[in-house]
Amino acid sequence: HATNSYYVEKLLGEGGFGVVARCMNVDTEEVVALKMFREYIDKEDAEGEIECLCKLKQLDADTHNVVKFIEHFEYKGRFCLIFEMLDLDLFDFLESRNWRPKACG
Ligand SMILES: Nc1ncnc2c1ncn2[C@@H]1O[C@H](COP(=O)(O)OP(=O)(O)OP(=O)(O)O)[C@@H](O)[C@H]1O
Repeated sequence: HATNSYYVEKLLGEGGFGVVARCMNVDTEEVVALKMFREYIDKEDAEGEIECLCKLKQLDADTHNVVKFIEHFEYKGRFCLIFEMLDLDLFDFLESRNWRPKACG
């Protein structure tokens, strides 16, 4: 059940499960990423994904380097997920470093 209203600003990209758009929380003006599942995605698959995200949400996103999952709701029968807005994907990050390896840990 949605507790917040979002204003859709721009389409960011598409993945296997759905489309992702940059949105603004109308009340707080926080900019977030909304992922809307495609119409044909099985309800069980969507619910499985949401269950995993709810488990991951119990970890601290910053120390575990996972994207912050904010909330989920259904809109016109389609599942929607709200995430923090990220500015770079892994491809762009690696490209910006000219594909140089990076020490981790
Ligand atoms: N949190 C985010 N912040 C900014 N952009 C995002 C965010 N999540 C996704 N995107 C953009 O939307 C595109 C599609 O994201 P999505 O998560 O659906 O991709 P995917 O991992 O390929 O898909 P799937 O997990 O459904 O197979 C990404 O390549 C990226 O450009």
